[in-house]
Amino acid sequence: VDDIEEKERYSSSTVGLLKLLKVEQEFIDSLISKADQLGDKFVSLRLYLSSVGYELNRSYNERVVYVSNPINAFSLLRRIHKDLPKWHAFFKEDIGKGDLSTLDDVVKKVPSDVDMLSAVRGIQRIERVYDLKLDDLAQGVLQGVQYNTKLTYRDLIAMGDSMYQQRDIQAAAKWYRIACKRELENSEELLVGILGDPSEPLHRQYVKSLFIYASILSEPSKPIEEVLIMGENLLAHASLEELDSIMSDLNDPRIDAEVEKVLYRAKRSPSNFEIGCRGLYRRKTNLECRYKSTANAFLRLAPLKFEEISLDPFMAMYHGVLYDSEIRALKGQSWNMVNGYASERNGTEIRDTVARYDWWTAASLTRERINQRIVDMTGFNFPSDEKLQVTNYGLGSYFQPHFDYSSDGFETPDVTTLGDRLASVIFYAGEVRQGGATVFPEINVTVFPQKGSMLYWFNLHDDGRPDIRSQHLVCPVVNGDRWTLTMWIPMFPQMFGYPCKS
Ligand SMILES: O=C(O)CCC(=O)C(=O)O
Ligand SMILES: [Fe+2]
Repeated sequence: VDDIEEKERYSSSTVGLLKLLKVEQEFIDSLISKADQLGDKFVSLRLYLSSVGYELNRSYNERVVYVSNPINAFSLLRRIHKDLPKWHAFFKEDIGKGDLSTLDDVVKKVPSDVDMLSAVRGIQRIERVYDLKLDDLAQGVLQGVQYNTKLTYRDLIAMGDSMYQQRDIQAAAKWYRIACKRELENSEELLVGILGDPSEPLHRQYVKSLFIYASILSEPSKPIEEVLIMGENLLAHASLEELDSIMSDLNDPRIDAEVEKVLYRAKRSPSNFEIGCRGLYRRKTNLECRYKSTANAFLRLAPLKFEEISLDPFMAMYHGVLYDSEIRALKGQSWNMVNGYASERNGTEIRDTVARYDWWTAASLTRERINQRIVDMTGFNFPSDEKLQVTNYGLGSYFQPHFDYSSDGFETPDVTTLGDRLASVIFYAGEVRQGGATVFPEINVTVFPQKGSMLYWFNLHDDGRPDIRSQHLVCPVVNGDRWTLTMWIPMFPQMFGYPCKS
């Protein structure tokens, strides 16, 4: 369990997804360097490059934009997980005479089944929390924004297969149905020979899922494993002709419309936090934005953009307070990140990875400057060599509703000497185009990350009792490179410096 769990999940941070892009790049580079040994297979190298949509010389920013899009991220992970090993085996035959170590090294970095499952769950989470239409998602439309990318035929089938394995037959049938409306993008004989033709297995899976789903609807008390076996048996004996004839029935627009109605009925109503993630809470009207220049000498010299977010409990933002140069330095550091999990360990079950994080412990002038800025902006008292937490999110990464105070189970070794976490300070340090809001469901507050902004709020009442209204979560990132810097402010050092609010 430890081994599986502590391994980096490629999809749970943009750093991980960039590494994945690098794996593909290394594979391509080592193939190109062996091009003279490829002989007849030189054509296949070009076929491979066109099948991955490879573009030479992407800049760092272009790569970040690429992996920030969940469609690209999923496609990337799927094709490296499932297709790259097949290409490797294919090319290896011919390069066999030469040195294979670089190619073999690349294959060792291929994402595991658990990575694949995490990526699927990321897509699933985005779909559910934001109520996206599967057809839109498949076409690269995210919350009404059309991106220049889409899920491929093989991606759609992989989503269906994963749902099937997870016993979510209804979802499997939905994905299979969308795949059945598509065709293989690259149907060159050579390519199909290497990667396999997924069409027949897809049709079998689609018919099987519909049969199983129909059985579940008509006999809900029958154990799912029994129904699955029935489905498997039914399809195991179906001939290609029988399958084709069922498929042509299913392609009839009237029948398809009926199937669609059944698959998509019974819409679930959104939870309050989902409404928050979608940005649909009613706006508060008694709040103001201003330049803040009165709190202390620092602000008098350099007024900052200040925005009230909530008056009770108090919550506010400063804008433009983390500079691009600092963000570049932050993202450029080689963090030794570890997994953050969405839940406590429960046997051997694979836990959702929330994001990747590390503690910024090494002394640095940048860190000191940022800490001093927090002191100046908030009036809290803490030493400027305090460590900060750096967090990076990935494909559909999120953080479940929680409290920052220690009675919620957080490890805070300092709590006896410094007191509980009175306040939390978050700097948004990445470009998040869609999703990834910080939501406070108890008070219906949604804060969308804006690069360079800082948000802070109180977790405790004046007398130190936990304030349950501080409950918060991070919504799944839809499209973005979400980085944050976090500082938790301990209570006791504020005792004499921080005025009580009442
Ligand atoms: O990144 C955010 O918006 C909040 C993160 C958070 O809640 C935490 O780290 O405790
Ligand atoms: Fe938190």
